Amino acid sequence: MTNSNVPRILLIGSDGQVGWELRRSLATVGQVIAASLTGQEGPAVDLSQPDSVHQLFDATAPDVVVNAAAYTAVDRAETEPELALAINGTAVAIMAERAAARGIPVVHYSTDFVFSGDTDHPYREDDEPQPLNVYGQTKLAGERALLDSDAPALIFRTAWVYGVRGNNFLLTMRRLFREQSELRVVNDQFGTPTWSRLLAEVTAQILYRVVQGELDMARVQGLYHVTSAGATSWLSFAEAIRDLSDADCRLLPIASADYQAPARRPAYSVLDTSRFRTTFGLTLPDWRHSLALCLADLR
Ligand SMILES: NC(=O)C1=CN([C@@H]2O[C@H](COP(=O)(O)OP(=O)(O)OC[C@H]3O[C@@H](n4cnc5c(N)ncnc54)[C@H](OP(=O)(O)O)[C@@H]3O)[C@@H](O)[C@H]2O)C=CC1
Ligand SMILES: Cc1cn([C@H]2C[C@H](O)[C@@H](COP(=O)(O)OP(=O)(O)O[C@H]3O[C@@H](C)C(=O)[C@@H](O)[C@H]3O)O2)c(=O)[nH]c1=O
Repeated sequence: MTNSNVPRILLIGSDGQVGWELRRSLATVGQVIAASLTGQEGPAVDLSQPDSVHQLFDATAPDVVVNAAAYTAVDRAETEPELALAINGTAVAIMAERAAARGIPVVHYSTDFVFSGDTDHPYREDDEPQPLNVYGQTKLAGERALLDSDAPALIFRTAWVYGVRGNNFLLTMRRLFREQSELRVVNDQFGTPTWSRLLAEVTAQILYRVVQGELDMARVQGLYHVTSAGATSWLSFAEAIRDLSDADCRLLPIASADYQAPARRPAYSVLDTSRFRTTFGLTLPDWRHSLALCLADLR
């Protein structure tokens, strides 16, 4: 740690929907160095370039790393697998190597899309991943790079993230409700919508305890499922967004096969969060509760 004992937190991907929330939440934990592709609020980094990742670590000498950057365009990844792997896999392996060399904690996020969805009960951390698409495969590579390294890492697998900015289902639906009187939405994929602010806040609470020495990384490091509570389909999520937004749009159920997206998606990717809740003693609210708070924030 630095002389002032204020930890230097390297936040990678500070312009993304989770990263943007983390910028504020992590300010209570230490000095946030906000690195992004554009370099608008701090250092610039291009995770597709290994040299750029090394230079970022050389230039910032962090005490803690939080990686909220990723290649998240699920459909586009099918035609850009090398780029997706460079960002979601190779760059994370470099972060793992650099964090291991400094012995500093890393927080990283992964996805429910590492699972095939061929089940009817919430996935646990030790269930076998079997991604159906390139995005899921590359995110799994990133998880494994960290878990196979000596870096003290917390990997938070989350799902269906939405928030007040960025590319997400909630903002897409609100735009489409204004533009169209009728929408078709898949009703055969089940998961748990999770507010980006909830993720940022639980991350900050946990890191605060780590830097204060209340939580021992050697004891808690590993993989955790972190989503809101409950489960829904994209159609029911869209209905909840519509009803809480006082929008007027007819929503029609369709099968995934009729949506014709380039990437396959899991039919059921609800995550069992009990390991997270018992380890950290944190409660995760029902998805509808968080949705109402997020929509209130948007108003
Ligand atoms: N969104 C979701 O539904 C879910 C996300 N996750 C995971 O949560 C984490 C945060 O996701 P989320 O905030 O939603 O993602 P976003 O897509 O909102 O943000 C990702 C950020 O990464 C940046 N980025 C992309 N490519 C590069 C690059 N080559 N170099 C540097 N930065 C880059 C993007 O920059 P730019 O915008 O300028 O391209 C963007 O700011 C990720 O690990 C993601 O896999 C897990 C489950 C669900
Ligand atoms: C816009 C739209 C989408 N859909 C469907 C397509 C898809 O199956 C589902 C969600 O679409 P999206 O493209 O918003 O989301 P998608 O890319 O599937 O979201 C995923 O993103 C990655 C990053 C993750 O890690 C996952 O947890 C998950 O959140 O809704 C409709 O049925 N009708 C529509 O009008």
